[in-house]
Parts: sequence; C-alpha cells; structure tokens
Amino acid sequence: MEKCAVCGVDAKQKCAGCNLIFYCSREHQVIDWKKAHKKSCKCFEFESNDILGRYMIAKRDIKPGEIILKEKPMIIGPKTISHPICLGCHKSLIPIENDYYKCSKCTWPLCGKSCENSEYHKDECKLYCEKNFKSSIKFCESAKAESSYCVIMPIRALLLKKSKPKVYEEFSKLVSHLEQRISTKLYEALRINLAQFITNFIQFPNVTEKEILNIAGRFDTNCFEVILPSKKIKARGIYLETAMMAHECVPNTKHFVDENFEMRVFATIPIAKGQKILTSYTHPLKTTIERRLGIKQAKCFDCICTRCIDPTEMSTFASSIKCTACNNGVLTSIDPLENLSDWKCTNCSQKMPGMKVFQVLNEIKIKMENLNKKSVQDCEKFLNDHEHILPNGSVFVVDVKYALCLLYGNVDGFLFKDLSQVQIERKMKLCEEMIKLLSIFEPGISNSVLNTQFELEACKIVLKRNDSSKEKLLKVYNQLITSSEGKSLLETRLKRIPI
Ligand SMILES: C[S@@+](CC[C@H](N)C(=O)[O-])C[C@H]1O[C@@H](n2cnc3c(N)ncnc32)[C@H](O)[C@@H]1O
Repeated sequence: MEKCAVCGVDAKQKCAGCNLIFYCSREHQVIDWKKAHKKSCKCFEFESNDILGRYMIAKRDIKPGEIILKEKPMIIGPKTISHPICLGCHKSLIPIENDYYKCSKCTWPLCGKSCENSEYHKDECKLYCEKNFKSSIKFCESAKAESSYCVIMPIRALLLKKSKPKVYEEFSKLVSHLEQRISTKLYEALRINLAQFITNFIQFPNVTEKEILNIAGRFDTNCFEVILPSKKIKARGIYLETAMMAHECVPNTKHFVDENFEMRVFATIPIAKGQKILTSYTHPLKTTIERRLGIKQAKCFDCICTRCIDPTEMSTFASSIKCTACNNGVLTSIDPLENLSDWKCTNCSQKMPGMKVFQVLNEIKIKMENLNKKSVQDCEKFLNDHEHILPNGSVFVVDVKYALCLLYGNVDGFLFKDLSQVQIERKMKLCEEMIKLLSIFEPGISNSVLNTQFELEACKIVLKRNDSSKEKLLKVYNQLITSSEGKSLLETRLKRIPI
C-alpha cells in the first residue's frame, strides 16, 4: 500500500497531475500542494549527456494525448527579420491612413493606443524614450520584412536581467552555439547592427558584444514559433521547459500555443518511464538532406536519428528517386549521414553521385515551391509530370497528395456536390494511401492523419458506403477541434458533407 506524502499513513488517493504521489485525504493533498508539490508535480525530469546537453525524460509512463506540460513564455516577440507586427499584442499590423499607428511615446509601430501599455512593450518603451529612439518603419504596399526587429527580443531579454534576475539566469543556461554561429553572415550583420545598437545607441549598462550575440544565439537555438492564424500572429517565444526537449525527426510529442501564448506539449504515442520526451525541430515532409542541412544551420548539430540513418526512411523511400536504368527499383543513399555519398538502386547495379541526386531533388523542390497547392488541376499535373521519377512515398508526392485529399470536396468546382463518382473514388484512394504514409512520418495523434481520416469518412457518407462513417467523422471532428486549424474552418468543411 502506498503511503501519504504528508503523514505517512496508508493512502489510496493519487495525484492526478504526476500520478506519482499519494495522499490519505483531500486535506493533506491541499497542504502538500501549497507547501511543495506544486513545483515538483511533473511527469518529466531533465537529464544531460555530452551529445544532447540537457534533455527531457518521462518520470512515469505517459499515455497518448496526455498533456506533458503547460507553460507561459519567458519572452515573446518578433522574429529577427519580421513583417511589421504590433509590439504590444504581436498581431500583424494593418495600416491606418497609409501608415501604421506609432506608439505616442517611443514611435515603434503598434496596432493602436491600447497596446502602448501592454506588459510586453512598456519596459522597452521607456528605454527607447530615454534614448530618443525614432523608428524608421513605414507602411509600404510591398510589405517588406524589416530587419530592425532584430533588436526587440535581445532587449527584452536584457531587461529581464534587472527585473527578473533569476529568470535571466535560467535563460543564460540555454545553449547558444555562438562558436559555430559567429563566422556566419547573419552573425556578422548582428555584430555590426544589433550589438552596436545596444552598446552604443541604447548604451545598455554592463553588457558586452559577446553577451548580446550569445543572447541572439540562444533565441535562434531555443525559440518556438508562435503562430496563431486566426489572430494573425506570427511571432516567436522562449519556453524554458519546452526548450529542453531533444530532437528526433519522428518525435513522440506535439505542441501548440494557445490564444494566451501558453505552450502545451502532449504525447502523440505512449512514452514509457525513462524514455526521452522528443519533439521535432523540422518538418516531416522534407527529404533527409534538407532536414539535416536545416537542422545543422538552425540548431548546429548533425541529426543521426532513426529516420535519418535509415536509407529507406522506414520503408517509405521518402527521399528517393526512381531508377531510370531498370525502371523497377529506387535509388537510396549508401550513407545517408554523408550528404554527398553515392546512391544505388535497390534493384539493379545503377549508381548515381550524391550531388546529381541532390540537384534532381532540388529542381523538384523548386517546382513544388512554385506549385499552386490550392488548385486541383495543378496538383494532379505535378503528380502526372513526376510519376516517372518519384516513388509513392516521396515527400513531394505525399505533400501534393495530402493537399489533394483536402482540395477534393472543399474548393470551388470540386465541392462534394460537384464531384463525380470517379473523383470521389480518387479522393478516397488518396486518403487511404495518405493515412498509411502520414502515420509513418507522424505516428499516433497527428493532425494531418486526422484531417485525412475526416475526408475519407466524408467520402463514405457521400457514397452512403458505411453506416458508422457519420459517427467516425464526428469523433475525428471532436479530436481536430482543439487543433490549430481553427474551429470555423473545420465547421465549413463539416457543412459541405451531406450528413
Ligand atoms: C532547444 S535546445 C535543447 C536544450 C539543450 N540541450 C540544452 O542543454 O539547453 C537544442 C540543442 O540541443 C541539442 N540537441 C537537441 N537534440 C539533439 C539531437 N537529436 N542530437 C544532438 N544534439 C541535440 C543541440 O545542441 C541543439 O542545438
């Protein structure tokens, strides 16, 4: 029998937060919560090693869907180079009479008077006023991204040094990888512009150029995107605990930021006690070379995760191209951790230099970037044009087919009521294929899989194929409603289905 954490007698009541501590009564649980447990009530803890630095592990078994942590940002603000956003609420700015509203005290653009005293802006506002700062940001039709936003987050961090020294101390423990970053063009520009602005113009006391660049590096290594499409917010934030999750290209968690900028991390698959709690710093529908180069550039390490070391990427052949010599096999890298390693056919003796494969994949990537993924015709043409070169599990094919799963039934000219039997069957086949593939890249709870399941059940309802489809569709709908896609978009999709 477990013992009460307060008085030591036999106890049956378990803390529902961490599932690790027991109490004999509600009263003792309340006493312990106030005294100590509030701080330690977590299902995770931190460990560290030479390769990962600090990382998060499960203190107990965690079920899929369970919230692992919730936390408020330590700092939130614009990206280094950002489209004009309000420094008070972080919404994209809308011009008033051909210019943005400017803070009546410091002149930085804001969305209106009410944001002048926002908790995010008021301290920095005082600093800019003291130095008689004048913002040069003006509205222009082409809406260019502004590099002057690079100063905001570092100044917000430095202000914490005085206002919340303990929090700043925690922030200072985050890795910056400054040694690797310092010789890059971006950091040379930051050294000249950002560091000089803070030391010479703002004359921030007791801060060196190195500390400023370290701060910039900490942001680049540890920030999470804060994207709320419904509120037109595109910012970034430091979440001190969330930042401790190490990376794997196939992670076991997902996270989202709610309307109050609170981060929530939840398990997507079961995580056993002692296992690492992992996130992904990249996108699942990128080739191995692209993922690894992106991670190297942004986070300064070489990913050697299970997906990256497997030339077949869990038998999906996600980064492969078809062999044009035998027309039967696909080319896979001989050594996926060596970007320029030769590739060889799975069926014949054909080999291709890594550089050539890289060029082929890059050309396709450029075509993908220019593809109108809102057009059924353009997406179908892309698939047709690349059928001879891209295998079914290619990230490019999956990306476009996933787009088609959502387009058929939901866009003008292709609404459910307009679809022919052949088109509905095409949509169903795409959905079935995508559910299988997407579940490999994002196992467990995944928005893209749920979206595709939703569309598949919709097809079955339209074709009156399955009596339980309505029930299944509503179940998926309820799971999706909490997702970032937003309720209204999902409701519109629901309305198009004749249930
Ligand atoms: C967001 S931080 C994670 C917290 C960090 N480990 C710490 O001690 O503060 C990201 C950094 O952690 C390390 N890291 C995370 N995942 C890794 C992985 N799979 N392999 C190697 N290093 C990793 C890298 O140094 C990376 O730049």
